[in-house]
Amino acid sequence: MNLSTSSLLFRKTHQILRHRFRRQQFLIRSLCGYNIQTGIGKMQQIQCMDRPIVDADAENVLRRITPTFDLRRHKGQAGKIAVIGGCREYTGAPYFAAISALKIGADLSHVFCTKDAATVIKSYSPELIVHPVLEESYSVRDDEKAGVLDKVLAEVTKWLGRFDCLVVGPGLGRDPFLLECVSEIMRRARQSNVPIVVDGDGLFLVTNNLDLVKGYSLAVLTPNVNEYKRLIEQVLECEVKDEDASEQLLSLAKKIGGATILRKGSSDLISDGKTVSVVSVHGSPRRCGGQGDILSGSVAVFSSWARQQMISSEEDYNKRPANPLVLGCIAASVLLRKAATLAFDKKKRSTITGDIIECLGESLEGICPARTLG
Ligand SMILES: NC(=O)C1=CN([C@@H]2O[C@H](COP(=O)(O)OP(=O)(O)OC[C@H]3O[C@@H](n4cnc5c(N)ncnc54)[C@H](OP(=O)(O)O)[C@@H]3O)[C@@H](O)[C@H]2O)[C@@H](O)CC1
Ligand SMILES: Nc1ncnc2c1ncn2[C@@H]1O[C@H](COP(=O)(O)OP(=O)(O)OP(=O)(O)O)[C@@H](O)[C@H]1O
Ligand SMILES: [Mg+2]
Repeated sequence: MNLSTSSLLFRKTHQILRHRFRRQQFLIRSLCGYNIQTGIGKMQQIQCMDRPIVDADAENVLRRITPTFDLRRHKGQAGKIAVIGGCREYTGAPYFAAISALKIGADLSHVFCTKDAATVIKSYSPELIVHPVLEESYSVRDDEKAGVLDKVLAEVTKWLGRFDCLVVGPGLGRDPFLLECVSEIMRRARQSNVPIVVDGDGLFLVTNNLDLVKGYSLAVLTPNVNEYKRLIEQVLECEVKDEDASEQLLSLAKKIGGATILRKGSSDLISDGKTVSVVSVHGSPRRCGGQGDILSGSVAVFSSWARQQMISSEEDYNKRPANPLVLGCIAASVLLRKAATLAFDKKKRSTITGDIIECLGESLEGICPARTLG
C-alpha cells in the first residue's frame, strides 16, 4: 500500500469513527441533568459506554425528584401505588414490588391478586392493602366468565382513579382468562391517564398485545434479558444486538410509540424513543430472584414523584421538558443498585431479596437525606 492510499484509508476510518462518536453522543444525551424544579440545568449524560462512569448524575436525578417532607401534607400525597399481580404460583413478586414502594416512601400500597394468593400476601405484611379480586380459569366455568370479568373490572375501577401508578405483572402468571381481565384493567387505566409500569408476566401479555401500550407515554416497560428478547423479536422482528444496544433500544421505544423502556442487565438502559440513559452504578453479584420486582415498585414511586414535581412547577417544565418516567427509571435503578451493594456487603452469599429491601431506606438516606419543611 503506498502513502496516499494509506492516508486516504486513515482519513476514511477517521471520518467513520467521528460519525459513530457523534451518533453515540446523540444517543447517550439524556435530560437527566435538567432540574425540573428550578428549570435550570443542562443536557447531561449519565454515562457513556466509552467513558468513565458519572454515577453522581443518576444520584442527582434521584435527589431532584424525591420530595422533601412537609408537615402540611396528608396521607396519600407521597404516593398511592397498586400492584396487579400474585397468583397460585407466585406470591413473593407482588409483595416485593408493593413493599418496596412503601419502604421508599409511598404512603399506600395496594395489591390486586387472585383469591388464592391474597391471604398469603396479607400474611407477609399488614402494611399492604390486599384485594382478592382476580380469578384464574380453573376457578371459573366458561359460562361464568363474562360476569366474572365485569365483577373484576368493577372492583378494580372503583379504585383506579386514586392511584398514582399501577405496576402490572409481578407474579401475575399467564392464565389466559386472568390476562384477559388484566388487559381490560390496563385499557381502563389508560383511559384515566394512570401511569402503568409493566413487568414480569405483564410483559408477556403486552408483547403479544402491543396495542395495550403503543402510543401511551405514561407506560414504562421493565424487561429482563428474556423479556427484552421476546419484545425485540416481536416488535423489531430481529435478534437482540448487544453491540448496538442503545440504538436498538431507541428503535424499540420509537416503534412502541412513546412508552419508556428500562432494559435491565449488568447496566440498565433507559429510553423513551428520544434519549437513551445508562445507569451502571455497581450492583450486587448475587442474582437472586425478586430484584426486578423491587425495581418495578421503585419505578412506580419515583415516576409518580417526578410527575408531581412536573405538575407543581409546570411553567419551568414547559421551558425544557423532561420525561418524568425516564427520571423515575433512572432514580429507581440507581437506588436498587446501591441497596443491592449494601445488602451484599452485609450478607455476602446469603443475600436474598428481603435483605435488599431492608437496605432501601439506608441507601436512599445515603443519597438524599430526609429533610422536613414546615
Ligand atoms: N418470589 C417470587 O414470587 C418471584 C416471582 N417471579 C415471577 O415469576 C414470573 C416469571 O418471571 P421470570 O423472570 O422467572 O421469567 P423469565 O424471564 O421467563 O425467566 C425464566 C428463566 O429464564 C432464564 N433466565 C433468566 N435470566 C436470564 C439471563 N440473564 N440470561 C439467560 N437466561 C436467563 C432462567 O432460566 P434457566 O437458567 O432456569 O434455564 C430463568 O429461570 C413473573 O411473574 C415474575 O414476576 C420473579 O419476579 C422472581 C421472584
Ligand atoms: N449482571 C448484573 N449486575 C448488576 N446488576 C444487575 C445485573 N443484572 C441485573 N441487575 C440489576 O438487577 C435488577 C433486576 O434485574 P433482573 O435482570 O434480575 O430482573 P428480573 O429477572 O426481572 O428479576 P426478578 O427475579 O425480580 O423477576 C436490575 O435493576 C438490574 O440493574
Ligand atoms: Mg422479573
